[in-house]
Amino acid sequence: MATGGRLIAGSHHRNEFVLINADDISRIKSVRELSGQICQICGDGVEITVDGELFVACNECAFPVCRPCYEYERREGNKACPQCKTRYKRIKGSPRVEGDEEEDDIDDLEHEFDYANSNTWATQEVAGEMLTVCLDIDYGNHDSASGISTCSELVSPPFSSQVPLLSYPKENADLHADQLALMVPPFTGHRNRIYPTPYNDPSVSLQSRPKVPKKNVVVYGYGSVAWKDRVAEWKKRQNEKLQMVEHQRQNEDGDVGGDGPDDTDLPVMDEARQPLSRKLPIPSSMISPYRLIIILRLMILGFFFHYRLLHPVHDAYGLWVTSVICEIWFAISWILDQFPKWCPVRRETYLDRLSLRYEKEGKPTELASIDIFVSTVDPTKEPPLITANTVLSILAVDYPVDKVACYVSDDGAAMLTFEALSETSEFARKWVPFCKKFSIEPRAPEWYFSQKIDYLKNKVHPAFVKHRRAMKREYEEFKVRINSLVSMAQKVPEEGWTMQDGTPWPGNNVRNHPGMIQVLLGHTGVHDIEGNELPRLVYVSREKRPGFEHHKKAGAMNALVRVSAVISNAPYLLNVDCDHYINNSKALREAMCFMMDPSLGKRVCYVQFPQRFDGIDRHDRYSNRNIVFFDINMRGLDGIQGPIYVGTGCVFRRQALYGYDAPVKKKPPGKTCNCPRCCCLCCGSRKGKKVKQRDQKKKKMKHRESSNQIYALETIQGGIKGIYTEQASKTSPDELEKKFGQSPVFIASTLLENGGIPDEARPASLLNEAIQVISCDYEDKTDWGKEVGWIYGSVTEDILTGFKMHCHGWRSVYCIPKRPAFKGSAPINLSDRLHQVLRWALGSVEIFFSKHCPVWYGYGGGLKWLERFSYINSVVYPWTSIPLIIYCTLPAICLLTGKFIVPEVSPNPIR
Ligand SMILES: O=c1ccn([C@@H]2O[C@H](COP(=O)(O)OP(=O)(O)O[C@H]3O[C@H](CO)[C@@H](O)[C@H](O)[C@H]3O)[C@@H](O)[C@H]2O)c(=O)[nH]1
Ligand SMILES: [Mn+2]
Ligand SMILES: [Zn+2]
Ligand SMILES: [Zn+2]
Repeated sequence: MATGGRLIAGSHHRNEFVLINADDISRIKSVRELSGQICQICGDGVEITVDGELFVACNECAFPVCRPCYEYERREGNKACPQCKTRYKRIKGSPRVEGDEEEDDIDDLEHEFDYANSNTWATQEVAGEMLTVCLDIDYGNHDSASGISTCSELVSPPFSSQVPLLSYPKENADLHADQLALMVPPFTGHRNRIYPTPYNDPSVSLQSRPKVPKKNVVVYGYGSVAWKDRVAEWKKRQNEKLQMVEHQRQNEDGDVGGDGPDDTDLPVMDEARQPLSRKLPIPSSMISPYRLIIILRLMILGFFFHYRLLHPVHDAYGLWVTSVICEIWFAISWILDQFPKWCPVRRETYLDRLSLRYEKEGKPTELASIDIFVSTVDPTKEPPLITANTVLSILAVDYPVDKVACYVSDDGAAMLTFEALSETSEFARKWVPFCKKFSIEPRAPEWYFSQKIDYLKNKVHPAFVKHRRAMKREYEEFKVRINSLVSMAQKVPEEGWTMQDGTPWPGNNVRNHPGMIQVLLGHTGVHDIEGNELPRLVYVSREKRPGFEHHKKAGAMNALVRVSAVISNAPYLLNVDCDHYINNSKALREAMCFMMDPSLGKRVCYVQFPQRFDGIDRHDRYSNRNIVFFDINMRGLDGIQGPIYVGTGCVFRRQALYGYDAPVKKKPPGKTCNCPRCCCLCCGSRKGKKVKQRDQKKKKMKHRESSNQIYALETIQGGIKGIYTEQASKTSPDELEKKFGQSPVFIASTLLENGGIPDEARPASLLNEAIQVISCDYEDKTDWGKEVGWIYGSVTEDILTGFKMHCHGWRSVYCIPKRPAFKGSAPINLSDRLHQVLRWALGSVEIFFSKHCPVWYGYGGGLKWLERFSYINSVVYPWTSIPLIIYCTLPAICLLTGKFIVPEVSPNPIR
């Protein structure tokens, strides 16, 4: 083996490889002479060059940086001096990087090669053959949906005529970090690879390095008194600023308050009893002019129609009728769009109070458990590396590990997804402790490493710098493994995939395969490299059989709801698309500030976070950001009954997904609704009556069902102890079975309001039950998809699902943390975007024609009428295209016929 099983990284300079292994670095150190000056990035000593001079990375300010740090920064970091931000120039003896100017004075052996291609390549020995894999994520197959490219190209080196024999996936067990040699070989193109370079002894290569020419360096930077003073001054200013901000915040809290006593003076115990979130009304100076304009427009609209309707055009009656109908439609859709924006709200969360209340020192945490769902289908369209990043960001989330379980639904039953996930679970053992130790953000490695760090600004600790670099290397190796899995999966063998133990992969037929569940992490004795527990990670692929409708994402989600109920049964669920990673590690805590609030939490069915995207061009040419929707409409809805569910980045209350009504509100005396300052525009004047009717109905139901209640729970297998939900316990076992299907374990789990699994349950039997609940006929003749779980009947299942909950009287909450909670990839090419928009529009049309159409459905329930407006708007908007087309053709018709849609002013009015 040419590389001796050691990691080497370096440039295309054939004989200049820089060692990056920890023990190799220490070996270099023993060779190098140190100057006594300390590198301000990593804390190591700065070396003396061969000429006996101090190594100086920046000729402008001489900020002390050692050679490894300098080379790393030039290669993968900021490429500039951390202090004066001057772009690092190439110093003789250091490898060339992309963007270097051609310098005449440096004679290079490699000048004949083309340096334009600076992709990082990894070579590894697999089954006695050398393999080279591109490491760069931005090369190779460009994935249009996510905007992220993954390189899956496997290049066979020219020195071997045969392509390495890889019987996938057996060999992937051999892909180990310590066998990888990372290097940037000289390339003239992607495939024309130059013979790999033999491993160089570091001491030899260091000694044979060309001498650095003497340069006149003025050392006035670090070490001089002036610099020290500057740092001291800067620190003082920072501290002052911090104090001022703190002070201001406290003052503001006191002033705006109104929701309780001034909390700054209260002792800690009382702080814990304060509300966990606060609603901030938009100041009336901002909202009043806006409302005024709405009213003004409404009046103008009134006058306009008054004129239009009373002045028909007699000689072009058809034209007039058509145009007036179109105009009426536009007016209606404007009203549907405007009025739900009437009273927008903002919200503020108090994570410290949440922690004070539920994470008391010396006691086990009382934060509630959350099951997190990730859905994925086709690994060719949704690259496994993206899914892996999402999963990693979930596993590393800032929440007690035993309270988090991650379920990945693979609707494509792809062995690639499975293999990538097990690779991910292995990498998570290193990644998770790193994230938690250094509190980094975001915790998806791809995006974390793509951001540059400023060594001076955030007072980066030298130990961190080293860990970060080592981690980055680990991640690159992980990427190599994932990318080679991807490339090996390109060509399906004739007999289908085979697993490591020789048995065929059960999912070889995507449309006809059994259910699969594999627990990859958690409660199995697998700990991270520091010995800490990891969250649970479960791979799930539901059963698919021909003749059974699978209901796309909604079906996948419902399968996960059941599996998770059997395995961990957390009272809260979070669902994300596979390309939506957690960008703010505190996102779960943000949601808990609403869900676990003792006073208002009980009525919240979900907390929706806005969808934010990476990699959208500055002008957002395909309108991926949807700013009006996410920053105006949704805030407006939050002031009524809550935002609509958008399909991802949403934390649910499990009970709300089971199709129950919201708990009945305790009303303040003398009021018909619970709005803080009720203008009763949001609740409707007839609401009081409705609520009374509903309550009466409920009372009747209660009476009828009370007799069933007695034996309801006794018959349920196992007889689970716990707190039973009020409504579930009113239902007879037969009804429960009709509603939820025939799994006794699942039904029993639905009765536990606070979730959890009975102690006596054995994991093996639970897994057995879990397989039952993902079988394709489980939902037959049940309420799944009709009343329970994600609702079927539309490709935009999200609108329906949220709508049903609002009809049951629940409220949802819109949460916009300062640091975006989730980030995803949006389609960044026109055809993908058009397909998406078309799909959404068709989904709305499907809902329009279904029984769940918000125009007719759910009267007498808990849906507020302005909320209904918004739902109506979201299902009728595609129809606007018809009057729009007609209205646009009118001018042409007028031109051709010489008639007009308004009566002509009499040519001779005065006689
Ligand atoms: O049979 C299927 C089809 C899709 N999905 C998953 O559903 C999600 C969304 O599908 P995608 O094709 O990416 O649709 P988009 O239009 O990009 O998604 C937006 O619109 C969807 C429909 O409104 C919502 O469900 C999504 O959350 C929202 O991000 C992805 O995670 C898929 O893996 C499945 O699990 N099974
Ligand atoms: Mn998507
Ligand atoms: Zn250094
Ligand atoms: Zn500098």
